[in-house]
Amino acid sequence: MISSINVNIPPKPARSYPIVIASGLLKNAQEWIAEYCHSGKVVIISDDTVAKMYGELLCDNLQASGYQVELIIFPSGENSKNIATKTAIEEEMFAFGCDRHTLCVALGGGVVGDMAGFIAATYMRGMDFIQVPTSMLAMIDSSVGGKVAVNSSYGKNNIGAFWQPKAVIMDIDLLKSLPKDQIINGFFEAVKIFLTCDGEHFEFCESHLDLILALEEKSLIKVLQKAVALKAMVVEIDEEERNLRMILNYGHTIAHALEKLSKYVIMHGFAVGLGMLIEAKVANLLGLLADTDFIRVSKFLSRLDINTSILKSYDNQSIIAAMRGDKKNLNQETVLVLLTGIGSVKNIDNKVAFPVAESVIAEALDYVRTSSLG
Ligand SMILES: O=C(O)C(=O)C[C@@H](O)[C@H](O)[C@H](O)COP(=O)(O)O
Repeated sequence: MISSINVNIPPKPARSYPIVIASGLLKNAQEWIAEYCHSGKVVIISDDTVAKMYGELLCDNLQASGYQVELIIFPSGENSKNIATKTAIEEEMFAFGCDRHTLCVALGGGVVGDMAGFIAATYMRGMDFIQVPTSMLAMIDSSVGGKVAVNSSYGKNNIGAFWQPKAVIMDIDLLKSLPKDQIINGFFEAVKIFLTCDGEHFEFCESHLDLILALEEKSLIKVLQKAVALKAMVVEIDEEERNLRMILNYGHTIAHALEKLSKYVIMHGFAVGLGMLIEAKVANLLGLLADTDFIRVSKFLSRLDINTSILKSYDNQSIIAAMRGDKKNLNQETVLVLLTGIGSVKNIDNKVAFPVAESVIAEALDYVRTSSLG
């Protein structure tokens, strides 16, 4: 089964693109590449873990179809996602003779997609690129929407651009080789979008969790398609995160602070899981989220092995200080997306992030730190 969801980026239809979800897409790359590569030249950017598994397969396949292909590999992990790695990859691209007509293919998880996308956004002032996500997290979230970036010593993703891919090619066969923690890591982003936008699908996740995590095809596709379609809808309304798109950052304000403090040891999805719990508690303390809904959120997240004990390593002051660098903040006030129920957030004319007093954030941190969850 092949499904395709379109991301329509106004006002220029030329920037709209399909998200194709199916089995066997990687081994049949020659069937889709021709539509996007007009120069005959392709640069594949990947990391050393993914390249070992799929790099050669994709290269051989494209070369056999007559393309000139270069595979550029960098060390896997969030700690590689920096400007030095970007520069090193660009040097290799110049040496290979890439020009702005070369097609860039991001083959990998979120780090690869963010890195290759940011290179595509700036190399010779912009080249076309395709996302070929290989992780659950990249499929459910990061390959869609055109946020591309590297980290700086000041925080996560804070040097970047909005640069939409020409297509997102999701080969669901690739998920089968992933360990369970990687599946859960990506699944947190589906939980995020359902918690904020779609209570019915959150309920589906509650009742089908085991099947989803076991990658049972029908449940997996339902979650993947819906998560991606909701994200596409948000991006179509607010591509550059001026208002509504901040909804996609629910749980991320605290997550990014914890990732930075842990030097990126904590996995992104797990940090988002913990961030969602703490940010739900903030909404609960502010009287926006009923106790019953907060308990439902916390019970569900506890089934996903989130680890609250990491909070014991950092005091409130350090976490709150790290949150002050968040990209959403306005006039040095920390803003958060606030749940008002399962599937809804505080929303005033598409404004979805609101200043929260640091004392309330501290209280929520204390509550989760001392809770028995995790
Ligand atoms: O696409 C978005 O918008 C998101 O916020 C999705 C997030 O889940 C994703 O992790 C994103 O990469 C975070 O970007 P950032 O700009 O908040 O660092």
